[in-house]
Amino acid sequence: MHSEKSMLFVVACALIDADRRVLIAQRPADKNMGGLWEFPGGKLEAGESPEQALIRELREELAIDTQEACLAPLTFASFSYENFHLLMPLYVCRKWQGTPQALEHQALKWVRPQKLRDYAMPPADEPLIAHLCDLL
Ligand SMILES: Nc1nc2c([nH]c(=O)n2[C@H]2C[C@H](O)[C@@H](COP(=O)(O)OP(=O)(O)OP(=O)(O)O)O2)c(=O)[nH]1
Repeated sequence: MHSEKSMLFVVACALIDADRRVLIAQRPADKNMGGLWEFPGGKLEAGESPEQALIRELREELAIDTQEACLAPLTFASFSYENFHLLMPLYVCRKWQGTPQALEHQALKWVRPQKLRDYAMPPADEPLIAHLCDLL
């Protein structure tokens, strides 16, 4: 059946540390899906490429700097929420400058990929976990 749902394009990133752990960030309580753990990232601003948007979001949300060459595409999420359809490429990044800080999230956590299922994540993210387990 034809749907009038709008498409929302969001870029996200799995930061991976030297111990092969992945950084997840807890969404603010007052937002849509508040309290759930997500991969850092967000919506594109006008004129941005996905990679530029991700570099900006990582700076705004985590106070870290990275470069386009350090962002590798891994997979993507395609998921129909009630009010929009989310299309979200997931990049991995292993090299950045600075130490991640929770500037916009409630909390940050470094988690082994096999433990990601212990954290409540948005439903769109669930299929991404297996890709990270395979990679790491
Ligand atoms: N960053 C991120 N967003 C995700 C993930 N999974 C998932 O369903 N989303 C959804 C939640 C939001 O609806 C949207 C991301 O939008 P956003 O973070 O830029 O915006 P937001 O909802 O926090 O609100 P706002 O900035 O419009 O105030 O994508 C994920 O792993 N990371």
